[in-house]
Amino acid sequence: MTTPLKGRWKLLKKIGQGGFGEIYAVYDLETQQKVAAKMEKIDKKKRSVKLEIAVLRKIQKSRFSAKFICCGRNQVYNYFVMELLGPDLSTLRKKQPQKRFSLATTLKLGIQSNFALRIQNETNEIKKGSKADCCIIDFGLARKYIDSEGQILPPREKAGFRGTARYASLNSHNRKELSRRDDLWSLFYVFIEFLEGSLPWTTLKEKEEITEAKKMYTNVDLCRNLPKEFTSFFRHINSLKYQDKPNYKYLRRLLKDLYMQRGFGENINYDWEETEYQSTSMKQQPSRKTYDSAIAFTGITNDRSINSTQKKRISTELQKQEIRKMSNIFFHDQQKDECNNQNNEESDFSYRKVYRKRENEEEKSKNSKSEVNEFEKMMKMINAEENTETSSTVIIDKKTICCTIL
Ligand SMILES: Nc1ncnc2c1ncn2[C@@H]1O[C@H](COP(=O)(O)OP(=O)(O)OP(=O)(O)O)[C@@H](O)[C@H]1O
Repeated sequence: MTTPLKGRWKLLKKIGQGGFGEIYAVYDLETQQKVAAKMEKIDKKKRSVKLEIAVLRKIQKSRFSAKFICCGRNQVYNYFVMELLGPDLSTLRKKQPQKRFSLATTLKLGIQSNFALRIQNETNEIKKGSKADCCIIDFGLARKYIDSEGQILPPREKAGFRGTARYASLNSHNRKELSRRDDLWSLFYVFIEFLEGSLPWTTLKEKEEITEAKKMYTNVDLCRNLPKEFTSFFRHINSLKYQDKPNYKYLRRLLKDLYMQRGFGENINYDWEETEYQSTSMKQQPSRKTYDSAIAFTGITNDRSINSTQKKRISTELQKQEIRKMSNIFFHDQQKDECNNQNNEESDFSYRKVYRKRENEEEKSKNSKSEVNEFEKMMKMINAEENTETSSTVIIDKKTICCTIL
């Protein structure tokens, strides 16, 4: 791959890899500027580059699309050259403390609703105060949903799975035809991930498991730590049928109003542009981890293999960490670590699966009464000792808990 594409675009280094293609930073020998090229092997069974080119060309007028430069084919690749954008939001989020964005950043991005940054400076690096548009990339799975007369195309009986398992809507998991509502489901999941640092199914690998997890989480579960506007967002998209046009105005208004209500103003920086604001705003947002951990904590109380001295030690630790301030308790369990090692990703929810399973087993064994008593006893003990607030009674597999306070 040393020969420049069309004798003009020299491949520098690989900057992205997706299921469909490889993205390279490319040097334009003519303009002496850096651009990007998406390369898809010709022998690839599933092709998407041609479709992407068609979509990208169609939306060139939008300020939020990467500028299309040219397309071509050589012996190995179908490719297209486009504007080089900055880092994608997922990369930026992972660099943030606790791998989450503040509400201000999430809303600011949500109001734009796009996915990779255009950094307007010469070096294409993020610097404080740099102005960034957020552009949509990757149209490999785009599909026409209206005919030439503007009528919604009838849904196919059975469609294939489309998307990235983590963000795909349940309709996609259920092999239903996708429509406008499904993009909003993905956007909704992205919001949760931005704000919480992970989704309940982040560490699950199998599509089927992810499907089950998505079915299991109600809006209350997903939005419990978030402003009520996200529940309204959820309710609206949940009400949409295949052919419905989402009320984009209403959804945007929800985000905008919340943004204004919180006094964020027009000139507030994104999290990656400034650290000061973000660190204070983070403190005010209880994380998903805190909720899950509180649940995990109650699991310990049912665990007869943890003796009262150990339980006392745990509660003293908790006190030390002053986590009561947020009535949240952090736990780190071994299972979670294992998942982290595999994935190097957040795994706040990995153990949910474990205790859900355990919960079912426990239900079956109809042993819950004595466990509740056990739990209550434990809670009384801890409350008496340190006045700790607790919240829930979900059961967790005892083997997965180690009592490291984060
Ligand atoms: N124009 C660009 N400038 C800079 N980076 C880019 C650009 N386009 C894509 N990337 C990077 O490359 C990654 C992969 O690109 P893209 O999502 O288009 O590939 P894909 O093969 O279609 O992936 P997927 O399997 O997610 O559909 C992106 O997440 C992004 O980080």
